[in-house]
Amino acid sequence: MSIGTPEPLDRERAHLTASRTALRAMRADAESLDIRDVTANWVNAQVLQQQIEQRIEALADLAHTPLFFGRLDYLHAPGADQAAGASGGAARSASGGGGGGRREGERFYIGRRHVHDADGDPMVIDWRAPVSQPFYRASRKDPMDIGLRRRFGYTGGQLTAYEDEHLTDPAEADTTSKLLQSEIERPRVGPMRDIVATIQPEQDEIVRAGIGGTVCVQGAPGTGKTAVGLHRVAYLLYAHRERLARTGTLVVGPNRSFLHYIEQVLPALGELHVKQATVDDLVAHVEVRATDTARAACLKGDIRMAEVLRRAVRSGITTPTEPVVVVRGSRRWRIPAYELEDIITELKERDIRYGAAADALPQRVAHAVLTRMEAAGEAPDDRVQDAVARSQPVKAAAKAMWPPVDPAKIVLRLLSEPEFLARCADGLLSADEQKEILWAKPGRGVKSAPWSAADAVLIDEAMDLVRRTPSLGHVVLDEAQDLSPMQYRAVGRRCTTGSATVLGDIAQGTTPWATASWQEALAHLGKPEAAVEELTRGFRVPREVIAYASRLLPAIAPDLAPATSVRESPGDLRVRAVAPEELTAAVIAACRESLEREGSIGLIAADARIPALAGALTEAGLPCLSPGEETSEQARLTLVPASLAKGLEYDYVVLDEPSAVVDGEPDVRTGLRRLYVALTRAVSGLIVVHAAALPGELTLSA
Ligand SMILES: Nc1ncnc2c1ncn2[C@@H]1O[C@H](COP(=O)(O)OP(=O)(O)OP(=O)(O)O)[C@@H](O)[C@H]1O
Repeated sequence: MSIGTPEPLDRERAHLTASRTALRAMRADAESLDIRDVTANWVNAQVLQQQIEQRIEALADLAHTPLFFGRLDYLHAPGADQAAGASGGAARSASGGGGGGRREGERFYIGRRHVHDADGDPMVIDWRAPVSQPFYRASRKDPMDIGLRRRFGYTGGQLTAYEDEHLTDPAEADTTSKLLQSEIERPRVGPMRDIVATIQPEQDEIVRAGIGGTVCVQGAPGTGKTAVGLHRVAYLLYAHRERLARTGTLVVGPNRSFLHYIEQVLPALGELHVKQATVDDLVAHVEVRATDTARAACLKGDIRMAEVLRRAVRSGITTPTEPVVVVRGSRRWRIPAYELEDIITELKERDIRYGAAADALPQRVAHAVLTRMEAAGEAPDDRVQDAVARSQPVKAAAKAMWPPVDPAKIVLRLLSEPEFLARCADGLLSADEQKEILWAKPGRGVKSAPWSAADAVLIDEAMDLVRRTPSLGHVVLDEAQDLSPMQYRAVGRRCTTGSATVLGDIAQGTTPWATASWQEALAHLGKPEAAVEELTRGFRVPREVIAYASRLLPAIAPDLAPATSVRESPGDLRVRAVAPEELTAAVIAACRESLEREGSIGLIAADARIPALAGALTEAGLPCLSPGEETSEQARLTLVPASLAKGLEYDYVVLDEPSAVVDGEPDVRTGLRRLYVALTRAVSGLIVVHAAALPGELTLSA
């Protein structure tokens, strides 16, 4: 690595200026497009206009977002397949000009988007293009035909530094990148940022994994799972734009504050239209107004409920005892009960949705009538079959044999009628378990019933049993460890024909039904063949803090190895014991102390402590934000209930009373996992303030 002398830096700045001019020209071109002549109809014109506006929006030159952050000098011109992303004519040659055949070294500037000059020659290559891949993956061991890799450093939008690696030069020593290090160490203010300039090789493997397969990533806190998931979406949208435009992509996160925190990453990467939702959003078919006990929620999320629901949905299917008689003109056609029974049996055995079978049944009966007509010498056509299928006796018989099912009503019945539940759950749920999930008072109607979040998932399952849920092209599921089997199924049915990226950390599972193994989770998701990758290099939590938090691992996830930290600074860890009456004041003092440092501050506390701390902060004249609200230079302190800390990070964390965080959960393991999450939010420093004894697991030395 070498820090550049002014002269090459000037040349690089000139390329930046020229690239920005080219980008402005591209935008001006898009703005001047006149579509009046090419579109005859209004709808097409609207669609096209919208596409142009999106393109104009995407071509904005953002002063503080570097247009390129790297440069690759290839030893030889890349092959045709690799050069795909460098489209628009020959790339610039490192030696100043192109050439025929396998040209000598070509040079590519790597940035967030593709920029070309007036001749169509690339000035900046999209980071997702194949030709950009060595920027992330090339190493001394495998230089990938790269003579020089250059990383650029920016200060406030100005190109101020660069670092070089000559990967094929045996004399050059391996060093860690200062630019990478300073990006990792930078103070955190504002929402989550993209990591496009510094994606690490092990992360890039996941980002660029093929769209065909599902990838599952187990990663310790701060190993970049969320970042990787979001960059993977951006990559897939680039590599499979048309397919995904048709089928759609979705990012699923644990709660609204988390989604707010990450919502600007994809737009910064030029992807403005990716849907983000929580699992609750996906299944919001009824108004949730009740909370289950932990045991009831566990049972409702249990995989056995899938079969209970299947039986419930099919519970109304009846074996006919009467024939169906259809009168056409002067003739009567009679389908005997035993033949109807055969049709029902056959439909029951077929692997089709309940609703699709209900649609098929009248046609089957009509077909039986038609067969009889033909046997009697008539020549009925399809229209006759349709007419018979729609005839009153056939419709009435079909409805009686295979009655329509309203998914919410069937779940309402299950949770309200002990006999119905007993029938559907026979051999699956014990009497005691059935009692646990039954409502104390039967629900009167779908609108007014005391639905819980877990009930909404059951309704979603029932809906899918009736009508197939449309599948998206790709789903990223973050903080996946917290999902119940039934929730995995809800997400899985949204990517049956697509693929998924599943991100999580078993040690951070804080629901009573949290995932015990990824294999199991992937089976519930419907992707048992997915590969499980592990990320262990932590980019957030400093060494001393992660070591302290990792003391909990033997109790919460004994099979997992502690994360390492790539941060240079060991971190600032302080644990302060105070008298109970001094606790709040000591916490406020720790916040003040942290506010003297640069960056964001998170005061994390058990949910029950939040009102008292909010009052104390106001009294102390320290304004604070809620999680997910954007921090800024003026407002840097966020008061975070432990239940919402997941996925977030702050430069300095003040943790109030760890034992209260543990006690806030229904069982000790969940409590310790919640504490582990709270302890691993800090980027630079952590102050733990406690009056009660610390949980024993934390006081054991590592
Ligand atoms: N390659 C990288 N370069 C720079 N920063 C990185 C890199 N990878 C991750 N980071 C940063 O590290 C921090 C943690 O990343 P992220 O939130 O994605 O981790 P996570 O594994 O999802 O953590 P958690 O399990 O706690 O939710 C973020 O600030 C992210 O930007």
